[in-house]
Order: sequence, then structure tokens, then C-alpha cells
Amino acid sequence: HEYYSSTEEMEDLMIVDQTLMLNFARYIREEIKHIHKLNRVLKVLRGLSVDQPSDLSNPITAYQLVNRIKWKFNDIVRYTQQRPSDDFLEALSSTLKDLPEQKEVDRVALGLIRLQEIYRLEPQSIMGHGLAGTKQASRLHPDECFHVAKVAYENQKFQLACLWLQESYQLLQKGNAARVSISDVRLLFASSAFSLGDFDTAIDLTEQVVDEDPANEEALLQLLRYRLHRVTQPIFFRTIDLFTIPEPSNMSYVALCRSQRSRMTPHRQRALFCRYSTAGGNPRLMYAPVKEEDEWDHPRIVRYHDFLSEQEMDMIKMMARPELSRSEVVNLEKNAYVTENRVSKSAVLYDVIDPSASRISQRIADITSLDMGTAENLQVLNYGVGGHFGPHYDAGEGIRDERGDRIATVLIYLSDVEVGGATVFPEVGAALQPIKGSAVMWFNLLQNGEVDDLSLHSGCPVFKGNKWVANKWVRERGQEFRRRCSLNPWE
Ligand SMILES: O=C(O)CCC(=O)C(=O)O
Ligand SMILES: [Fe+2]
Repeated sequence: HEYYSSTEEMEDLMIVDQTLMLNFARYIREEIKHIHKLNRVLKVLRGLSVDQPSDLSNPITAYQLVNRIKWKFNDIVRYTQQRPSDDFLEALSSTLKDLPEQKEVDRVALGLIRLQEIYRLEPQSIMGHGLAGTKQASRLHPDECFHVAKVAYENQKFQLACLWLQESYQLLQKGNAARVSISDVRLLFASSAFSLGDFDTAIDLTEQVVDEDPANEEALLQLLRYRLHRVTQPIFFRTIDLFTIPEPSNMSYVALCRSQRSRMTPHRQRALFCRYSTAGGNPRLMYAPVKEEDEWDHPRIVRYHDFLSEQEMDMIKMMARPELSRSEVVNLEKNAYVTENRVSKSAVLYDVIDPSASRISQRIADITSLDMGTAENLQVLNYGVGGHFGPHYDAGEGIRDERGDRIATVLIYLSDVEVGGATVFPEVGAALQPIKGSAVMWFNLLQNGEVDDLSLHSGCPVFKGNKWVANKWVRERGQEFRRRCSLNPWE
């Protein structure tokens, strides 16, 4: 079972944790009871012993000795074999299937690293100090810092590895007991520095390890390798600071995630409006017009406020919860696969089964005047630790089928997000804040049916909070006359 890709399911892991501790405590109580019992048995058996060799002159005593030694032996075997650990071991093996695998632990560390890169956080601040609204700083153990460093290293994030190693080192220096040693930290730091081209630091640190333990073969080998490199490739990048968080390559996306604010000139902003809309006189909206707000002009993105009620949202989450499974993405050949570029769990709610899903379709049809006959069923998403969806198009080669392509996306926010988790459009600079109960809509295709390059978008990593959204993808077939309709605000 995978937990980290859904914040909602992380709660299950807390229960696994509590059960494990409870069973262990119960086991200890049983062991103590058992020891008491063994002590009582010991006392009884001692009472049956012959004290003095002289007693053996009495034939009765001699008989007792011969007889009781067997009796005692049997008792000892019997009572020591009755161990409470059997029940406990059984409980443990049933917990085993609920435990996260090491692979998952590594991916959570990768989630932390992603958050650090995107939101520019030093280990100190991601552990709580710099995070507004965090009650309690969550400190990591030196072993844990080392593990995060190792995952960073394995993912070629060498500077982040250095930062986490520094953290681990400082904790070790303060005398925190740990499995990892200062030498382990130095060696991994040396490798990271070496990978960043800082051969001097790599050699320095490895020499320190060798000085302390001249028999450390791994260190000796590394040292040779580093020295050789310094001779053969004497160019090194002195300018690289080992302790800075590097800027990811996709800057506009990252900057939008960080600020969570759209970037638009005031002049253009003044042309954005809020209105009550009846979608050109739809009878179902005449008495309850929808609150419509322009989020962006080109491509046009609008938000519908109070699109769903609290009860509707609770219902959707309740229906989706047991169906959640790891989200996948499709490639051009329409093959679906799991990737760390999309960390969430999702469930499909079918219009024909679920009244709340069909009601949503009706609302979307009313508000947008688009035909829902070919639209996809509602996809409900719950994000996980550092959960995100990297920049992507909702439409394209891998998506298109007999219903056409995904002409429009309606994205419904089923929760607020405390920090992070905005939906951003890096090509244009739009950032949509998750607002619980609201829905945003945009077109993925141009009027000519081609994918609109500007519709590239991304769900930023969730830093803090539990992000729920639902997607409704509208397909091209059925919209042939609707998108051109003059009553349609999407022209
Ligand atoms: O969660 C978000 O903000 C965006 C989700 C999205 O783009 C998608 O699921 O296709
Ligand atoms: Fe999307």
C-alpha cells in the first residue's frame, strides 16, 4: 500500500503506527506477566528440592529426588515454552503488509527535496522555523537528515545533499546518538563536492576520514580517484557554493508557485471583471446567477465562486475516498504510467452511478453552455506529501479519441490549501489560488482545434494542507455549434 501520494491516506498510516505501538506495549505487559509466572514456578520447584546431601540417607528423600527431577524438568520446559511472543509475532506480521516500503520512504524524501527547490527552503526552515502557522518545529534525527541527503545525492541534487549533510553533521557534533557516523557524513559530502567539481573539498574531507581510520578501504579508493581527477582535470568550478539551493531550470513555473500570484500589468488587470451571470438567460440560473470572475484575459480563464456547497463537496470526497489510487499520466502512445511528476491519488465518479457527479455535469452545462454528452466522468484528486502535477497540457495526441480532444477543463477546488498548491500557467504568468468551492475553467484548444500552447499548466507542490480537486474534461464532439454560439462567453 502506498500512502504518501495522498494526504488523506496518510491518516491510515498514523493508525498503523498507533496499532504497532499498542501491540508492542501489550506484548511487554504479557512478557512481564509471564516472567512473574516463571518466578512462581521457580519458587514452587525450589520447595521440592532436596537441601542436604545427608538427607539422601533417607530412602524417601532419595525416591523424591529421582522422581521430582523429571517432574521439574517437564515443568520448566512447559512453562518456558509458553511464550506470549507468538501472539505478538502474529500481530507484527499482519502489520507488515501495512508498512510503507523503503521505496516510499525515499519518495517522501524526494517530496521534501522538491518542496525545498521550488519554495527555496533551507533544511532549517523546512523543519519548521520558517514556516508560518506551524505550531511546532519538527526536528529530524541525524540519521534522517543523512537519508534525505542520500536521496538528494541519488537524484543528482548535490547542493541539497550538502545542506542536509551539514545538518546531520551539526546534530552529530552536538552528541546526538545515531547509526550514521561523522565519517559516513564526510564521505558522502566529499562525493557531493566532487560531483559539483570542488575536488579540493572532496580530497580534504576524505583525507580526514583516512587519517582517523587508515584501514577504511572505501575512503582510500575514493581518495585515489579524487586525486587522480585533480591531476587529469584541473579545471574546477570554484564559484559553486556547496550550500545554495540551485534554481530549477523552469523558472517561470517556479516563480509562480512561490508567489502564488498572477503577473499581469495593471492596465490589463483593469479589464478583468466580476459579474453575476445567467449564462445568457439559462432558466436554471435566472434566480440564482453564478458569481463569475475573470482570472485571466488571454487565454481566458474564469472562476465560478460558490460552485459547490459544503455538503456536495463532503459527499464527493466521501464517495471518492475508498476508490483513490495512484494517479497516472499518459504518453503519446496512450500508455499510462506512474511518475514523480504527478504525485496524487485519484478516483473516477461516474455520472450514471453518482447523483452528485451528474449534478455537477448539469451545473457545468448550465454555466458554460457546453454539451456534457461526450465529457469525461468526474476525476477526483487528492494530493500527497509535496504532491504536485508538473507542467502539462490536458489535451494532445495521447488524449484524443472518438470524442475528440479535451476542448476545455473545469477544475473544481474541493479544499483550500494552507501553503502552496496553486494552479499556475507558466506560459502566461497566471496563478490560480485554490479556493474551496470555486471552479475555474479554460480552453485547452484553439478555435482551429490545435492545442493552445498557452494552456500549459501545473499544480504546484502542496507545502502544507490537504489539497482536493475535481476535474471535468469537456470533449470536442458536441461543441461544434456551441463554442461558436454568440451567447457563449468563450468566443
Ligand atoms: O491540481 C491542480 O491544480 C491542477 C490539476 C491538473 O492540472 C490536472 O489534473 O490535469
Ligand atoms: Fe491539467
